[in-house]
Amino acid sequence: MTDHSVPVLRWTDAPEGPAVLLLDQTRLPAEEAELRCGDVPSLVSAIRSLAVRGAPLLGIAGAYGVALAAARGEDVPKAAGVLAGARPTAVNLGYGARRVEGAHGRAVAEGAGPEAAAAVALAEARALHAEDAEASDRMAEHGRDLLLNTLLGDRRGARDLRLLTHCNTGSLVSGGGGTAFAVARAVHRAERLERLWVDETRPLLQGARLTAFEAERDGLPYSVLVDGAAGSLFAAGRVDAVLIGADRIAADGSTANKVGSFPLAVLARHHGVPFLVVAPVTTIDPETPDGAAIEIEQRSAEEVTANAPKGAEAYNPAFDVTPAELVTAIVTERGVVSPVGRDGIAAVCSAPPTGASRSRNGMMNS
Ligand SMILES: CSC[C@H]1O[C@H](OP(=O)(O)O)[C@H](O)[C@@H]1O
Repeated sequence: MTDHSVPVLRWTDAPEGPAVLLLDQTRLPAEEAELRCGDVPSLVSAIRSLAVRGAPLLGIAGAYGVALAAARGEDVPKAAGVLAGARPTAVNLGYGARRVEGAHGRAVAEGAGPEAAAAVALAEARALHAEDAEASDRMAEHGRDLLLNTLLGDRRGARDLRLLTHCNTGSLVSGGGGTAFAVARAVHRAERLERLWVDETRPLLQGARLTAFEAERDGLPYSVLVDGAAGSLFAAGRVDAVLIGADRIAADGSTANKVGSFPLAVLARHHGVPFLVVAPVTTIDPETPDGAAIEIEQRSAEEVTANAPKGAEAYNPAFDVTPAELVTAIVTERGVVSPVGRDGIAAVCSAPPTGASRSRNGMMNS
């Protein structure tokens, strides 16, 4: 896993008071700068500016944000609501905030005083952080084995794999090694990665800036490409599988992820290439029935029009939705969902936390 000189996210009780400390991802790869968020408003600002980003890490940030409000003796339910609403698409953010709010509320209901309840909140945030790190390792194993033993096993002994990824899904989005990028890293460590194609991922360049940063530091063979170049790689037969993360997976398996993911799914289906979504179960939202129900964050025109005439208008959705029928498999820490549909999603949500066995719905340990 990428060892950052500055931790991706950590809690401090430093003399000047409790705070969430973040590796500021808007300044990577040029600078590894630490951002101190000593209150909820500053953490919300960091979330909205993508100084901290990526669904699983947003869940962890939301969790610590509620713990911060508790430590400061503030209104915890109000803080949880503000944090959960900071960005609408990644379900993890609200999950993390509400989970810690619930732990804090139960402690108070049981008679805990403010300090004791704040300690419970912090412990719950730390537990979520640790669970996500463990989930990263399991997803990496399941995804690697799915690629090498199942999907592309007939290529055993043949050439190594050419994997394409979009946006950034490594340790910068996680309490551990990440999601989709962690699978690519595991394939590399199995000495089976020929090339990681890295979509630059406009407009904020999470691929060119952040995935390239992680691939460089982890020693993966990678090439950055403009998003529009992916089609020609598929047409030339130079992509063996697509690996992407997720921000919200609906009950029917529809998946919201960084804008540009849906076109990749169409390209993959047209060219008969496996399209894998890699995400922890905390990214699945059974309360969202289908892709149409997923709120897509619309971001500022300025992110797109930096090189356009002053005043140019823009269409800047941060995410798009890939329908379940275009997803080959969803790789979670509890196992692999395939075929992707309501039954498989329900099965993985009810599966034991690790070591899930094959289910009647096709879920399998890859
Ligand atoms: C595995 S979560 C990473 C996920 O988050 C990214 O969005 P953003 O950079 O706007 O937080 C993108 O959707 C990635 O796939």
